[in-house]
Amino acid sequence: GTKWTYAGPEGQDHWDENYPYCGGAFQSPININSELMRFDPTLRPINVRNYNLSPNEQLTFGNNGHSVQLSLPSKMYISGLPHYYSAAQLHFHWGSSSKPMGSEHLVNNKQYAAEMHIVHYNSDKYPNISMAVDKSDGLAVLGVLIEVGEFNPAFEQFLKFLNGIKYRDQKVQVPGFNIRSLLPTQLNEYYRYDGSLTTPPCYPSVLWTVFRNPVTLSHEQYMALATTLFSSHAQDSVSVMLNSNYRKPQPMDSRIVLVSFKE
Ligand SMILES: NS(=O)(=O)c1c(F)c(F)c(S(=O)(=O)CCO)c(N[C@H]2CCc3ccccc32)c1F
Ligand SMILES: [Zn+2]
Repeated sequence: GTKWTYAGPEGQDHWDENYPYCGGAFQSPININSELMRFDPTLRPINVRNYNLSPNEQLTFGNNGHSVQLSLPSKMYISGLPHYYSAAQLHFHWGSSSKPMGSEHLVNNKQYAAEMHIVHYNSDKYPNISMAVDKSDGLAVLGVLIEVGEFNPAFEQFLKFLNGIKYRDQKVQVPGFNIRSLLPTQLNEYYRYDGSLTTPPCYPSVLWTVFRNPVTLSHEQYMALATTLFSSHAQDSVSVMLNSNYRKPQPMDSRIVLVSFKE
């Protein structure tokens, strides 16, 4: 598709000019605020399966110009949702070195330093993510809020490769590791709502699960993510930094947020 950015003439306020869904309903992210929450006792803990990948497995870690993404094997899946959803990739959204606030979802107007998304597709109904991405029951994304604090050894297993993918379309192979270690301890406490991709084409195809508890990165780990990457190609005459790659909160309309916990 045509190129889009987070700011400037192709920035998020213009996405709907080329991608009509971006101006439509059921958009993500949102500000998850207490007034619009309802406890739902039927929300089961999220079960992640085959997330413990062997180091013999190589994962592609790449800079796609909008984020850094780690490809994931489809044998990884989540259950406990209305369908089985197989993993496709994980990626991040973050702020800048001067503004360590770049999460997409806000909780009671609090924006976190960064956010990780693990993108899955409904493998009960669709053969791959490309067939699922524009279907209303196509995707389930796990959102993990990230704050600056303790050093996180789990994230270091791929953050240490960032210098190899500084520029757009650069990729490296990283050894598999336990992807579960990137998630918070409690997978039973989360927010749930119907939303969309947070990038063009903004298809309203995502069942969102945002975990209540954030994970941490150290200041140095956050700064590596926020200052290493470019959205431009290595050979481009003008270098454009890749940071503040988060979409602003979108209208809730008549949506409410279900929560799996009481207080
Ligand atoms: N925040 S989010 O979870 O909505 C989300 C992104 F923020 C994001 F950047 C990407 S991307 O593929 O890295 C780049 C633009 O699609 C995807 N990629 C998804 C959407 C389309 C697609 C097709 C194949 C594999 C992954 C994806 C995404 F689902
Ligand atoms: Zn995302």
